[in-house]
Amino acid sequence: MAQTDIRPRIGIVCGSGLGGLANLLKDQVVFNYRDIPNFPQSTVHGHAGRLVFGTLKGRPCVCMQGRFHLYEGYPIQKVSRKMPSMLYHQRHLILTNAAGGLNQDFKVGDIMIMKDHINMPGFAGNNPLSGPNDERFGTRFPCMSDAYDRELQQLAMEVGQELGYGDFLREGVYCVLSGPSFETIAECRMLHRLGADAVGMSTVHEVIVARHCGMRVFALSLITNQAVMDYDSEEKANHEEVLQTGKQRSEQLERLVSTLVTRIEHNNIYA
Ligand SMILES: O=P(O)(O)O[C@H]1O[C@H](CO)[C@@H](O)[C@H]1O
Ligand code: HPA
Repeated sequence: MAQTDIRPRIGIVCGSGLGGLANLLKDQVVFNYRDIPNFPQSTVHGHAGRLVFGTLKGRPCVCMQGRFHLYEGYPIQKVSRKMPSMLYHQRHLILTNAAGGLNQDFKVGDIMIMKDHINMPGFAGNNPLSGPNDERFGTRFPCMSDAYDRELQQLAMEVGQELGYGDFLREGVYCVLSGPSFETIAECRMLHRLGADAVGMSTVHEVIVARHCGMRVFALSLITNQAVMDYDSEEKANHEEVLQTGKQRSEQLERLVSTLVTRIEHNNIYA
């Protein structure tokens, strides 16, 4: 922070293949993760590993162009708790991810506003807040029933309608698994029955940490592939398809996020 004058009020985390969002920032000050002491490294294709400060339509922002996943071998606390030190002063956190569609009404290329999550690794004791609680950041037992800010969801829906995205803008529940293997057919069927609309390997641990320190959170999933739910299907989930869909929808997703950022300030959603 000593190396930039930019004091962002909005943090953005880019999902697989969605790092183009960071390139929208003007007057950039860029730090490679490898140059930040004790910082994890991005090891996944589609995650550049850069922390980008700048302004988005005049609003000061900081963007993680590359996130960390549990399957990269980092302890969950390291994956997510590096964020508070960087993002603590931001009021808002906007997250994007690539996800497999479980909801049969969803199509590849749909953008899903996350209204809730299912934290599967958390059921097995893998919660980023495990361990001693740092009271400077937040309470020992944070509430999660309000994890995804309803005002921001509503605003994003309005922005999406205005941009003409009505046909591919959805809302739903994201389920996180630890990966890196994609899901079996039986697992996809089970997750769908449990109420998940999309499945991925990220975001939720970041949301939990962000809520712990009182940020207002908004998250989007790009449905990059259909989860395979049928034993007759020839489809096979793969990261290339994920990145390819990201490329195809990146412009629209970037426009949605950048317009949302402008509106957050315009509507004075800073309480
Ligand atoms: O969640 P993001 O980082 O967007 O990436 C998603 O895409 C990768 C699988 O293709 C996994 O890392 C999954 O979590
Ligand atoms: N499963 C898990 N994670 C994913 C998927 C998927 O189908 N697509 C993108 N990330």
